[in-house]
Amino acid sequence: MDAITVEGLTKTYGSGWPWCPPIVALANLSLSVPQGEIFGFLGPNGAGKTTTLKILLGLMRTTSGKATVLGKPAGDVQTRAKIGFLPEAPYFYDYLTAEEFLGFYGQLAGLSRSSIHRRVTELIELVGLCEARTRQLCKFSKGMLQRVGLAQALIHDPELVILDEPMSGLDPVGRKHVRDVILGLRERGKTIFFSSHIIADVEVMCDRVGIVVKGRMLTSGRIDELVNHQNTQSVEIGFRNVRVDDLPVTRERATRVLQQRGQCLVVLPNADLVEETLAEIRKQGGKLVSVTPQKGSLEELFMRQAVEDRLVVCAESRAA
Ligand SMILES: Nc1ncnc2c1ncn2[C@@H]1O[C@H](COP(=O)(O)OP(=O)(O)OP(=O)(O)O)[C@@H](O)[C@H]1O
Repeated sequence: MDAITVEGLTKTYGSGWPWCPPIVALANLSLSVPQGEIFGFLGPNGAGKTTTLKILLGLMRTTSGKATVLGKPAGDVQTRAKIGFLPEAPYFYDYLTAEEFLGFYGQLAGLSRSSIHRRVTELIELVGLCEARTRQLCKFSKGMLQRVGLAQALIHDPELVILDEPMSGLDPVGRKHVRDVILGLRERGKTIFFSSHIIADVEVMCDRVGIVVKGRMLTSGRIDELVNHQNTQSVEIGFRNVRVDDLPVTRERATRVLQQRGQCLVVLPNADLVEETLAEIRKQGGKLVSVTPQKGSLEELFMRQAVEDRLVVCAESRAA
């Protein structure tokens, strides 16, 4: 069963000026998140990630389209109790200590006194704040606040955890810690939906990813499938005794060229181009050193999608 389904979601905001058109934050966006998986919602600034999260939480209405969370329409009150949420910029009560802050959220979630005590202790340990549990939040660093925010989202042991930029403000050690917490949640059968523009975090943690740009979902699916699909084509060829400037066809086709210490490396976007390229290298007296299929990355996919999207937008605006 899917924990989240979104179908044809569109959201427009008023521009604030009668003579300006509305701002389209989401345009016919669809996605699904299977239960028990980690889904990374990846996109640049202003792509529509926070807007989507707010709609899923019932904090905002859609202009059109449908969103279902844990089998109920987004915003359903009983379902809301099964969701934990870390906002992008959470509000912290400066003069509460970490344990008072978490206890307060435990009360809001309707937990009993004994469960609050147990959960606060467990979570403070989980996010690595044992030494600071009785310190006021105004004395916390940004990274420590981010961790206490994550603990707050988990206080009622939710089925679904929605996190808006959970790694923001964390140093590499803090990021690894939060990553481990998220992976631990999946091991316990929880579903995690998080937004980010940090590709490396998404790549190491997520089962699935959705890439959103300007409110449109450019691609979504299992990371290994998306990355492998694009990788089948890319090949790196190494050679010496000839410069790439003397190989006009190869130079034109290469997506990357590197010349160093008498050796030249070119990356071809498509394995079908290898034979012709090898022929051109040999014809010019070049000596082949290596032919290596490229292992691509989510970053390459993301950049490719973003570039393709920009080309489509340019073509559309030229046609208009
Ligand atoms: N309250 C609002 N009123 C008008 N426009 C808004 C409002 N909130 C968001 N927008 C616009 O909607 C678009 C999507 O914004 P959103 O905050 O969802 O993006 P995001 O992907 O979360 O960005 P970021 O990574 O920078 O947080 C942007 O163009 C933004 O300017």
